[in-house]
Amino acid sequence: MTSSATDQQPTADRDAALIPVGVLGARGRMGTEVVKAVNDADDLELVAMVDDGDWLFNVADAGAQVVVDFTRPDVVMDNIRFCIDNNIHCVVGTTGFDDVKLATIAEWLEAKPDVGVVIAPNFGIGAILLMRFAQEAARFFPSVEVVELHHPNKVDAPSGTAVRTARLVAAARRAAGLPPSPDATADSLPGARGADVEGVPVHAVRLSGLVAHQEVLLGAAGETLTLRHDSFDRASFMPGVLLAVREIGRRPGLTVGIESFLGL
Ligand SMILES: NC(=O)C1=CN([C@@H]2O[C@H](COP(=O)(O)OP(=O)(O)OC[C@H]3O[C@@H](n4cnc5c(N)ncnc54)[C@H](O)[C@@H]3O)[C@@H](O)[C@H]2O)C=CC1
Ligand SMILES: O=C(O)C1=N[C@H](C(=O)O)C[C@H](O)C1
Repeated sequence: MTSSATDQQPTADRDAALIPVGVLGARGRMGTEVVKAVNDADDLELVAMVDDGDWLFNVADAGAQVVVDFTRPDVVMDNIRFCIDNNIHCVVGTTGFDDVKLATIAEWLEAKPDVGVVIAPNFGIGAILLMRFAQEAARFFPSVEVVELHHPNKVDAPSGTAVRTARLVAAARRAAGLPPSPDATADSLPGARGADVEGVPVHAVRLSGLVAHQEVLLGAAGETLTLRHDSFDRASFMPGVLLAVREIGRRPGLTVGIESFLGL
């Protein structure tokens, strides 16, 4: 693979109105799909494809205005730092962000007030709506649990989406003054009750055949509500990714999630 798409595409042929885009993690499951989506978009131009072992400088040398990052939680902060330093907007799908990392990025951006960074745990429109619906429903149900189900090659657990969903639900419960979900478990094998994210149990399934799926289970006396979203194909993330690529130049600073880009 060449690390710069401009190697194959003479500069003279490029239209100045196109947004030049670089993809980090270009050989990965998501990166491959993003490369296709950018190539298929009339208003975008793929100028750099970077994967592990390639020079990150390629995205700057190729003139990328926006970088899309689907790499790994352990390398994404270095990538974002590089892009901010080089005045390149970032659309980040890579997971693993906590409040400390987000605060660090916001601090870096103070020196570059024109640069935009969006960190989105999930670009799927259905997944974003599921998070919103779960947040809305949370205050009406004493019990809530999150179950995420993914392909077995996923490196992190629980998923970034599940962690964000649990945090949003927990915040809604706190705002409504709800006590912790009832749970009389006195004896369990380690892990049986899932991870505790701000009081919300989060369970992670890894299963061949799956792509990315999530359920939020809500319970009250005599009834349950199950909210479920399924990404059967990584194409499901592309409308959200492309929207973010087109918007980020107009959104300086740090944005978490693409909800505001969707008018939510
Ligand atoms: N926000 C969203 O909607 C979605 C987020 N994700 C997240 O995106 C990330 C990537 O997921 P996948 O594509 O499934 O993983 P993957 O393992 O298939 O791809 C990651 C790619 O990044 C490359 N890479 C590693 N270090 C690099 C570096 N320093 N510079 C450039 N490239 C580097 C790897 O060689 C690999 O090709 C994960 O954190 C995953 O959770 C995945 C799907 C949707
Ligand atoms: O690794 C994945 O596949 C996915 N990662 C994201 C996450 O951790 O939430 C988004 C989606 O669930 C797919």
